[in-house]
Amino acid sequence: MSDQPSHAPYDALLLLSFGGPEGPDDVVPFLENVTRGRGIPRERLKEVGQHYFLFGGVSPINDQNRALLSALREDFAARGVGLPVYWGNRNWAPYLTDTLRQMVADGHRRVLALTTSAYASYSGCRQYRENLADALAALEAEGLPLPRVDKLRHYFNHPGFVTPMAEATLAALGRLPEEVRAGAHLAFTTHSIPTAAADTSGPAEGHGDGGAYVAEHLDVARLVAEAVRKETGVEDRPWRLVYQSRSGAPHIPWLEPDICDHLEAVRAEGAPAVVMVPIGFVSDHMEVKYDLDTEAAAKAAELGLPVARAATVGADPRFAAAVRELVLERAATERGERPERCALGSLGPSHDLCPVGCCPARAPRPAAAGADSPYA
Ligand SMILES: CC1=C(CCC(=O)O)c2cc3nc(cc4[nH]c(cc5[nH]c(cc1n2)c(C)c5CCC(=O)O)c(CCC(=O)O)c4C)C(CCC(=O)O)=C3C
Ligand SMILES: [Fe+2]
Repeated sequence: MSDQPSHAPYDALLLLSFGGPEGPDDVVPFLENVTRGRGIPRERLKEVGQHYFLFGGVSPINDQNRALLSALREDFAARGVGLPVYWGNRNWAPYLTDTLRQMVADGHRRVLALTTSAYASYSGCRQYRENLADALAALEAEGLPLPRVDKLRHYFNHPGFVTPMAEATLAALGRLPEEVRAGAHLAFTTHSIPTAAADTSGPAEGHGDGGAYVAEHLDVARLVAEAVRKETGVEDRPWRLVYQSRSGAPHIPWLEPDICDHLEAVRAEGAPAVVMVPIGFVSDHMEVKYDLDTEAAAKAAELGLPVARAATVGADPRFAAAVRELVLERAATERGERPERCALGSLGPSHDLCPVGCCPARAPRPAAAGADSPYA
């Protein structure tokens, strides 16, 4: 028997994220990177630039990724998993292509990628796979040896993601005035996307109303609502999945209702308070700090509606441990073993390899780490 490490055949983990500006001079070039070719109205861009300037031109996402990197390295070291962890982004330094080039220079040829998006969708999955294909094409053009890159399965229903989120929801409830806690509604939020993108999210056989994107979020919302019911004993607490951060032109349908409209509606129905639970996000980045903590909080204040916002998983050690489990699970699968595939809820563990037709792009482009990858 060979004594191969449990992470074989992988030799490195890549944390693949969105990226964000680190100072005022970065804001406009960052937004140009994000929106290149995506047809976002100029007015919206100006407005979003203001969100970043309000925070000194610094997105919280980079420090959050640094914290997650540290948590992953600590967890791996404590468990004897000798897999180095790298970090690269889609839209800002450290850029994915530079990171992948460094990984190749360091001798890595079999890379597993963890994205900071837990769910299926074009923006949260295939677009990262397109970024990987672009980076591989750049290395190929430089005559470098190409690593094989795989992507970890979606982790929205892993207990290491759901349990901290449920705990954070209870903590947020605890921050509301005592007299409104029992009656407080839960508003689970995620990024709005065009309904056409939602309907085609996930594998082709699941396409239809809301697709995998909405189904996956509803499963997590149900799990968290159920955990809160068990802990608080409140049987009929109203909850709903709502959306935030819409950015497209008004004539294109995006997922609704928006969190601010939802706050208004439940206020009118007599809700005494709302806990906003950003299940769609992995860290308290700008979409959370501005769109919820600033904009939606101001809306709630105007309505005289007490609100609290639950923390995202961030660098929670349970999330880092979940990533380790998922890495070891995938490694075992790649070695031909049949590891246990942990998942809560009704959907079961997500696929390891995105099939052809999964989360299609409007304009087809090469995407790596899926069944339709032009790379090995
Ligand atoms: C599903 C989804 C996630 C969750 C999954 C994931 O995390 O990947 C996400 C995350 C994020 N989105 C972010 C920022 C932005 N997203 C934009 C635009 C868009 N997002 C979309 C979707 C998503 N976005 C879509 C369909 C667009 C329209 C244009 C397009 O089709 O591409 C724009 C352009 C301006 C605007 O808002 O209009 C910005 C600045 C940041 C960084 C925050 C920070 O700096 O802390 C993060 C983590
Ligand atoms: Fe976004």
